[in-house]
Amino acid sequence: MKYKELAELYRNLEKTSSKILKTKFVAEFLKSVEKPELLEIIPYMILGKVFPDWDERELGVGEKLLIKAVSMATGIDAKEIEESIKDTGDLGESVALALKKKKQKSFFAQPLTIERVYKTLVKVAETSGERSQDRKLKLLANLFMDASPEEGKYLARTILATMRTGVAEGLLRDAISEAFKVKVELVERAFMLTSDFGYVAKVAKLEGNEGLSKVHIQVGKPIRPMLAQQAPSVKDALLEMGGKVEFEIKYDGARVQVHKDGNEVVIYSRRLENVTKSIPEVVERVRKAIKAERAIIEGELVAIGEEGRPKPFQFVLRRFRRKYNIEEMIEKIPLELNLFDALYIDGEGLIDLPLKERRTRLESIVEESESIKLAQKLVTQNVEEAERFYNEALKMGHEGLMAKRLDSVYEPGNRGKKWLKIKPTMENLDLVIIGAEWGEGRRAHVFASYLLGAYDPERGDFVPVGKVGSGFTDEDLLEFTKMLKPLIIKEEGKEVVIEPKVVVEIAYQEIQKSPKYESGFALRFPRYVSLREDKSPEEADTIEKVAQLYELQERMRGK
Ligand SMILES: Nc1ncnc2c1ncn2[C@@H]1O[C@H](COP(=O)(O)OP(=O)(O)OP(=O)(O)O)[C@@H](O)[C@H]1O
Repeated sequence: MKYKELAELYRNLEKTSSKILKTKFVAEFLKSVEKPELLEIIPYMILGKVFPDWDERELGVGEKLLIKAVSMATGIDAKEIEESIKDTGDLGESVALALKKKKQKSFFAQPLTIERVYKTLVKVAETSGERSQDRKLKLLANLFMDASPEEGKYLARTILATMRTGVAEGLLRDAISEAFKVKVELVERAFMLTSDFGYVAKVAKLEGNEGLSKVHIQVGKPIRPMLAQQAPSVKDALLEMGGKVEFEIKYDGARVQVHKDGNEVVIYSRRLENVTKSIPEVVERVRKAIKAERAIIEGELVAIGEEGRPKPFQFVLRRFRRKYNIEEMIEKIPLELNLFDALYIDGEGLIDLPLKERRTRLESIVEESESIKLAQKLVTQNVEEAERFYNEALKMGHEGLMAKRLDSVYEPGNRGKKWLKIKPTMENLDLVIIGAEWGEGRRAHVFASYLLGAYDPERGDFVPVGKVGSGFTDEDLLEFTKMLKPLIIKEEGKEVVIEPKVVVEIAYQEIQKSPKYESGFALRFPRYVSLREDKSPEEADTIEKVAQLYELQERMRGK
């Protein structure tokens, strides 16, 4: 299939902001794909990616190398292309301009196909070792040599992961449903179970509703994690659930999903990114501790400080980010894994079993040690007993408790009331930076305040809920300015509109009802706490969550 057709789709998507139209364009395109194998990769290409996030492969191509490749393909000096980027403010546009001006015309140009683009990019990702940059350069230059200006523009954006077509997962889900006349709930379910839109699109095309309803979890494909809502207190959680409840310590770390297949162990983060290589000691221990041939289990990875006390979750994220000198980090930031769920064991999917049964199965395959433990639990319906457990958890330095219904099945991707979390403070919000304002005086060269948006899944958009300017060090402000500058969409006076990409954790004194923002809510005294690199913008807190927290705040006040 010609890459030109995909480029046309990108162009159409860029031209409209209407979600309905975008969905229609994507659906029509998916329908036009004849080869089912191609459908496995196209959904990701539409999202502007080469691989799903959970795939460990990365292109490893920066702006510099890309410009070099375009320079090689066009005969135009790299400096000239760099200058042009300063003018257009958009690398994609500049690549298109360069291709238009191309000095050497190649007489043997082969029209680009999607297959060729994909295969070449896979090769680029798999090129490593000596002189790998040179080899990547050649592979890319060959692609650009055969690309039309428009193709080059989108190719460049795909390679640098800067595609802005406004297609998010929800839209893709709807488009698959529309293209193959299958039920949207079944597409959603299959995606929650496998996180693989390529696979889901292929099943939808070949096997329709029936095939989709038979999709199962698979070792090697991460499942969307089940999530929790906050309860005001232990007592409220007991009242909400009725009867006996499983309370577990809420560890303050990073959630991981462990997939074991024989000797092979793959570990995914909360965002379902493959973090296996960054934590080799955990992989080794899991291999020994899990007494099942094949399994998918979940737990919280905690950084351990002095006297075995937990350290804040940012320490675990530092471990995930580290690519070199990992041995040193194993010493510096020791980790402990606290397991709390089993989703699959030796050929049997467990998500439709009640929690109680899943926990028993988990216990039957885990050999506990210093660094691999079962999450501490207490099953009770007694308020005092549960409160004692809660206070002990806090004293030990944990975040609070989780309360889980004993009869609850595992609902991938759902934030319902079957799991509740209880912690002493109103929880912070994870919001997306959607705008910023240049500072004054000493801070004139940095953004001094940031407009925050909550996610609206219906519209696939972000709705403002406040502006934050405190909690940042000078260093933070510099970092954020550097990070956000390439994401500027529009500049008006001192204010800029920012492409929603960066998620931050925000503390606040209270949530107020306010007409100031379209959301109807505004944060009072918001304060920056941390950068949530582990969350994608679609995983930021929703406008519904802000409303729920407002209710929760009012209920906590009523006590
Ligand atoms: N025993 C446990 N059972 C389930 N989750 C736990 C447990 N201990 C710690 N956690 C963590 O708490 C989170 C549950 O809260 P929630 O569903 O709101 O996730 P979240 O959106 O990542 O929020 P948070 O910022 O509170 O971690 C899990 O994602 C997991 O990382």
